Amino acid sequence: MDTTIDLPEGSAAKALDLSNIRFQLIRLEDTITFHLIERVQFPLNATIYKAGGVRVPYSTLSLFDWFLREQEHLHSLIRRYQSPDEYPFFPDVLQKPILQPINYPRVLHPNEININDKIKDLYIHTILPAACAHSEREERGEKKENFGSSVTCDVPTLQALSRRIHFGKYVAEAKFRSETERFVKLIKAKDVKGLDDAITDTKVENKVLDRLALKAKTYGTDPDIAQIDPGKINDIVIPLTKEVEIAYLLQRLDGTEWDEKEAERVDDKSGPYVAHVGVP
Ligand SMILES: O=C(O)C(=O)C[C@]1(C(=O)O)C=C[C@@H](O)C=C1
Repeated sequence: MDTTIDLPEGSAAKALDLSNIRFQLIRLEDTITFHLIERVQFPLNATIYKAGGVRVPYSTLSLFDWFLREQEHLHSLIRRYQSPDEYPFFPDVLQKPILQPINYPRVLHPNEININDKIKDLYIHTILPAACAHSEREERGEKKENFGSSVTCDVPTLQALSRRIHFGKYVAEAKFRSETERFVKLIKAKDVKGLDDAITDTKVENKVLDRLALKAKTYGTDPDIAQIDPGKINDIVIPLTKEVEIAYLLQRLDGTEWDEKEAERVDDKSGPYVAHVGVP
């Protein structure tokens, strides 16, 4: 009996279609913006991010880390971290799912890239303080704490940020396949600056910024939401996406004896370079 679930045919090709990837990036920007809008109705509550700031029984973690860890533990049971575009912050708590495994198309070169610690740090220390700047006064006692509500909004915001940024791997793979020869040269030379130039598309970056500025303006009638500065978010999100793209490309040839024959086969999307990544 077949014990895995197959995805529809064509899923792998779709996963590497740059316009489809960019559509996903836009959707994730919406998700990030909307979750952040929910979050900024509460004060910054810096204490919930500090270990020992709020006493958590039987744990030395901050309230935020504890909640995120517990949620990953639970979500792993329903297969969340088998999806190759989901990256855990606490990989040590993942459980064997209670649902049947899904046979995901093997799209990416095998890799261990996970910059969640950095994303979490920037979220807590840069994105949140900027987004919640308006509530510092309230935090001095005029408004109740909302510790639980804050972490419930934080977790989906951070997870959407993580997905958006790690999607850089798919962008990089798509670009690698469309200009293989150019990228192989740069990767072999470990030319980080050259790779950065090759993946950068300023027109697309400007569109991302314009879109977010429009969203902020549209929702800006609400004084809470007006606090979210899209430029500030993208100062972090785009550079981190590029960081993932470059890290992915630098290891793209590992484990392969790159020669011309293999360069030809890279175009065959069902070939050996269609490799699985994610939690096995
Ligand atoms: O869409 C791309 O080509 C990407 O590489 C993604 C992205 C982004 O993060 O939005 C990053 C770098 C490019 O300069 C443009 C946009």
